[in-house]
Amino acid sequence: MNGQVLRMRGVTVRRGEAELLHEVEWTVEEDERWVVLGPNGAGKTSLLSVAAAQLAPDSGEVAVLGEDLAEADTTELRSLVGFASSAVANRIPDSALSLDLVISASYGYLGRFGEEYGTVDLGRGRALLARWGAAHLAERRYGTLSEGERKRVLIARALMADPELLLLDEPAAGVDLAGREDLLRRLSTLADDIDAPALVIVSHHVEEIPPGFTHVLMMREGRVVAAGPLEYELTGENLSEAFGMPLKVDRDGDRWSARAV
Ligand SMILES: Nc1ncnc2c1ncn2[C@@H]1O[C@H](COP(=O)(O)OP(=O)(O)OP(=O)(O)O)[C@@H](O)[C@H]1O
Repeated sequence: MNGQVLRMRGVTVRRGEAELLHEVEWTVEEDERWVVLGPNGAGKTSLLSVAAAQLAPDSGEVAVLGEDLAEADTTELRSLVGFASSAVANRIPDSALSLDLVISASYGYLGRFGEEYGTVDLGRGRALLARWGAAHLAERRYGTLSEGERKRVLIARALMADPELLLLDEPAAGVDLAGREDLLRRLSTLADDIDAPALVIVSHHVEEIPPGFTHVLMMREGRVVAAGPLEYELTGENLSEAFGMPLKVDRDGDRWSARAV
């Protein structure tokens, strides 16, 4: 696999007249932690869906964990990629218990359908919920959880099958300020763990980049505006191009912020 967990070459996705992705070039190495930034409708979720082997491109080449998407057994490949997104969240029944939602990721299900879980699964599921600050939610039904609580359960679920690539679509969206800072600290701890999978998170805000993240990909209208190490590519110029307005980027230690100029 050459240390590459993801490779996209000339990836284009069309829906009718619209191009959701246009000629995307992107490579993710196993030790990299990426943030994908861009405005609403830029194609970030579409990009993540391709990376998760959930969406096949109309043209171009995609290799996920060294497997060519056009030839791979996508069911098997999907089980090796942790994926938390609103597309997953929208399919979850309100009645599903949080712990079952986490553990059932190992079986490729969204919740428990009468399976007996062993002590290893139960222990891992509870440990993951605890790691994401959601131990107290284990017996709660998904439909009763707040937005921030749901995010934590979904991240724990995405990690259950010990993925080699973890994709999180807007993990901090809808989370309050204290919750966001707590979530960033946990993501930062994961980023620093050499045994952690390659990480990709999608965000609208540079303030949500966890310390320890290494790379940024910026998108606008389905195209890649910039991609590479944060310290070189997260510039006011690139961000302004991605969001279509003059923006200034500031760095304070290991955190970033941006505002209009
Ligand atoms: N099936 C479809 N048919 C036509 N257009 C679509 C379809 N699915 C998505 N789009 C469009 O593709 C564009 C990219 O959508 P995508 O969800 O990937 O963007 P995004 O960057 O994740 O946006 P957001 O930040 O708002 O979540 C949007 O303009 C969207 O309206």
